[in-house]
Amino acid sequence: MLQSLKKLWELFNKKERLQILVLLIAVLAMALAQVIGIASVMPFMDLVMEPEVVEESQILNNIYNYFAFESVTAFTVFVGAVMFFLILLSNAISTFASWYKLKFVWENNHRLSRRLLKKYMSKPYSYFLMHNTADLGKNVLHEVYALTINYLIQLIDLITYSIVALAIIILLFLTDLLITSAAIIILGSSYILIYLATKNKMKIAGEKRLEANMNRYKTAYEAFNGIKEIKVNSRENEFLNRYTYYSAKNAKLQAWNQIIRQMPRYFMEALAFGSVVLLVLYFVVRGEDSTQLISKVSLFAFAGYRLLPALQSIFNSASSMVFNTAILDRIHEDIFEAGKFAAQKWPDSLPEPMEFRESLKLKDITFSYHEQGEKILKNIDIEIRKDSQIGLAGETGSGKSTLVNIILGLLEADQGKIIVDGKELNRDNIRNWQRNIGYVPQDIYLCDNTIIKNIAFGVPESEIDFEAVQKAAQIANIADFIENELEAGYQSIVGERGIRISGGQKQRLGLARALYHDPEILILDEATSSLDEATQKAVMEAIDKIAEVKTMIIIAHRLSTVQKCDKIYLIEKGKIIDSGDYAELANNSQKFRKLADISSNR
Ligand SMILES: Nc1ncnc2c1ncn2[C@@H]1O[C@H](COP(=O)(O)OP(=O)(O)OP(=O)(O)O)[C@@H](O)[C@H]1O
Repeated sequence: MLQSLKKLWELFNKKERLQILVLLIAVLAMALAQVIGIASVMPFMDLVMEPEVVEESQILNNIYNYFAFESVTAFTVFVGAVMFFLILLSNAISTFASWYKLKFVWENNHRLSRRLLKKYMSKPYSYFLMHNTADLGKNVLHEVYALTINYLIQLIDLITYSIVALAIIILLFLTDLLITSAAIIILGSSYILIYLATKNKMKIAGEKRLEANMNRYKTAYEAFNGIKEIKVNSRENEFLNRYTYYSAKNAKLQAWNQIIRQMPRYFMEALAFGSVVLLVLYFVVRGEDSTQLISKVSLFAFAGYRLLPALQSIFNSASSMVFNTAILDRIHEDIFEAGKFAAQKWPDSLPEPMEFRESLKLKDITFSYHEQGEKILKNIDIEIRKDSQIGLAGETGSGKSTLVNIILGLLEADQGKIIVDGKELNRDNIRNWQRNIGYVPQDIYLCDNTIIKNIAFGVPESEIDFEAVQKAAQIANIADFIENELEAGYQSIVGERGIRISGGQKQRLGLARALYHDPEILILDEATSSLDEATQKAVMEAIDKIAEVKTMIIIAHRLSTVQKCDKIYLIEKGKIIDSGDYAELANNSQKFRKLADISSNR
């Protein structure tokens, strides 16, 4: 538990830690006010039942004389009013403490989920190759909320009610040591026993729930993402069944946790009621007079009315925290992860593009996705002159996309260097280098927004340069379609992941997006592989137009795409096995010819 609390503390910044201290003070004041409210009951009851106590009690006598009351009745009304005021004050302080607590908790929920999203976004690209994005989304949106509600609020409740319980217990000790000790032993030990008996199971159930919830999110996400294939293959049932399994498991574990947390309440209430009855009998047997008896029993009944919920809340909170330790561990790990997946800060403003005048050299690049894993790239040496057009060809799985990801600075080579005009790329200048690159991936992601926002992707609306958008669309051979065939032109909505436009249009929108920033280098990852001849021709025309003024790196299966390249590198199993222009390779390389045959037959 202590280790978990340390982890929780580490999740807060200085300001939040200060807020926690303010909250603790408010909670302490609340506890104190509640105890004073309770303590004021006894003299009031004494006065009502036995007015002579004014003379017997030194304190009451002093107050009576100080304010010079004329009758005991007037004094009783005064004490009653004070008691009522104290209870009002206690509730006012409780209201403030609750308000402050909720404000803190919700602000914290907002800040922590933002911090987690920021952390995830600053993880290296390789992190996203290893982690499920539905799971990451779930952590940001759901688990941080669960951590706030089921761990943080519970911790604050635990502290609050421990203080309340402690203060009430001290008050009761002052009143009657023996009975209080007996009550604490009976109630306290019952709660402790239940807690100890369920603790480990609770922790394991919490871990299982986290996993079930992850699979629940993953399945729902996959069901929507793959809806086309699911429908064509009639696999709806499969996904629904999978979802049902995890969702039911999640629900069952949640219910079990809540039941364990709340059930002892009823048992304890019966126990407490029985204890009050026993208490009355005990006083009767001891032969105490009825006035004292009523006053003491009132105090114990009222204190019990406050103490029992406090003990129940302590148990409830402690159990909830144990159940949700797995979430805390996961979020703490993701925020403070070091090593290969440590977060890397991104700059506050756009970095300046790195100068690119002569050449880009890859020297002895070696890479594998996993430590000790198979080498996906082996000793790659490539030189790309500015304004040249380079093709990367090779069978599927040969390592072309991996190589491009290294050039893009998304993956770090295990060995070797990337040198731009004699300057080696490293973590400090990689973003300046990336500013030179326009990249068209295999699968272009289009957001559910307008054409203009998809071309100027990620640019704040007020900063979008419409002329640059139009120019990029023209070069990408998509301007005609946007301006003449779409009703709202550049303001037309594309639809989630671009499902309202064709594959070829999507490719060209991706091309326009890559060109919007007028980059020095354009990298196309199999830009035309999914297109029919006519669309491919339109895209190729666009590419040829761009190739006249830009450095280009093209990955292609269809070798027609790289026909005009100045140099083509033939890659096989992560190694460059040949290079030359199209004619040279067609003459000299059997493998290239084979690849050319295969690709032209597709
Ligand atoms: N995230 C990953 N984790 C582990 N291995 C990977 C990962 N991504 C790719 N690989 C492996 O690396 C090898 C090269 O893949 P890569 O995508 O670079 O090939 P490619 O030549 O671009 O293929 P294609 O033409 O089909 O896109 C393949 O064997 C692939 O299985």
